[in-house]
Amino acid sequence: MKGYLCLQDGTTFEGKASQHFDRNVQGEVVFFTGMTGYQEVLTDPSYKGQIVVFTYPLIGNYGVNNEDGESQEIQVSGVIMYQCAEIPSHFQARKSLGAFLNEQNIPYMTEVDTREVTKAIRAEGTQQAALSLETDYLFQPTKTHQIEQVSGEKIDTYGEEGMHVILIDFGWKKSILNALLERGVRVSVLPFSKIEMLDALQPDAIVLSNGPGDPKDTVDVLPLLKKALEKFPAFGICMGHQVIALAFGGDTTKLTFGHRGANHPVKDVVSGKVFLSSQNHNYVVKEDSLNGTPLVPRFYNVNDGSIEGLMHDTKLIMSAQFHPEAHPGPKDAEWLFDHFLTLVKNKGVKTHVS
Ligand SMILES: NC(=O)CC[C@H](N)C(=O)O
Repeated sequence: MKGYLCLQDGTTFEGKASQHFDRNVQGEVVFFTGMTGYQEVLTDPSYKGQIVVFTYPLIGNYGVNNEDGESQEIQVSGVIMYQCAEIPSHFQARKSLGAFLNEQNIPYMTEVDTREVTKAIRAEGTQQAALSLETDYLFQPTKTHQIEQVSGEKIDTYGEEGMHVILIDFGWKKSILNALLERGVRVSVLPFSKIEMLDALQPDAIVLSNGPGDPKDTVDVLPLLKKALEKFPAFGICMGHQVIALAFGGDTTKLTFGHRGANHPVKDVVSGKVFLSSQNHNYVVKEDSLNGTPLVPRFYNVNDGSIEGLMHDTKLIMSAQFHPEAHPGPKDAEWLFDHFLTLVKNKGVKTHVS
């Protein structure tokens, strides 16, 4: 059966439609350039509602396992691939990628020239798109506030002992929790809508999670968050990084097309070193908006010069636009968790010195 990826600018791409294609899904179309990591991408709540194009031509060859999910379910609305391996081969594989998508009712399309789609997105920018059996899909007004769709309702605590870290949930990835637990801390996940409970929980530090959509959707909680940032050491990751910038009066903007992949080079201006990072974001902090705030850029993207992380000039507050927890992608930046937790333990007040 033929299916279509219809971009809002009128471009259409034909391909082979999967079992559940009749649902006509609409979402923001984005491309991911990593060769592996499809299970993590599909289950990462930051991708909520998006249609993901995998640029690597063969996806699914090691199947889907019980270990690599970043959340309980698939978060994307649709998937575009060139080839989706029908018979996976890996000792941990439990099912094929196609079966995983079908059982959760997620439409996907194969036999698409994903390079061509990617070129169209790069030229025209990230936009709404639809998976449809017809070429004349009628676009619907878009929903906002994806964070509300993925952030939990209750406070859950993990780990038995050690410093108490609150992970503020904008749509957290399991790998961030694991990176913290592996370092011997106790973690409570706090829904972003319950930030007023932070004081009562008396954490040693807070970590602000990743999350989907526009960071400005958090505008209502920014005043409370700013108060918390003035009290507790904080580390923001991706959405968390953007939200820290907004809380201190900085601004964010949307990139023409985002950074999604496993090999984005980032430069640390403190050490002068460049490392590769896992990334997934549309928005960036605007550098000139930081004038007059206490925040200073620490990391830059080597490809486009955009800001990849911040530090506060006096307090123990730091942030990364990339994913130090990796999954998928290189673990080159995992040291940031050690760095942060060591500073918290030693009551470090400055983040300038690594
Ligand atoms: N992974 C994330 O936290 C992404 C943050 C935000 N949704 C963006 O697109 O920039």
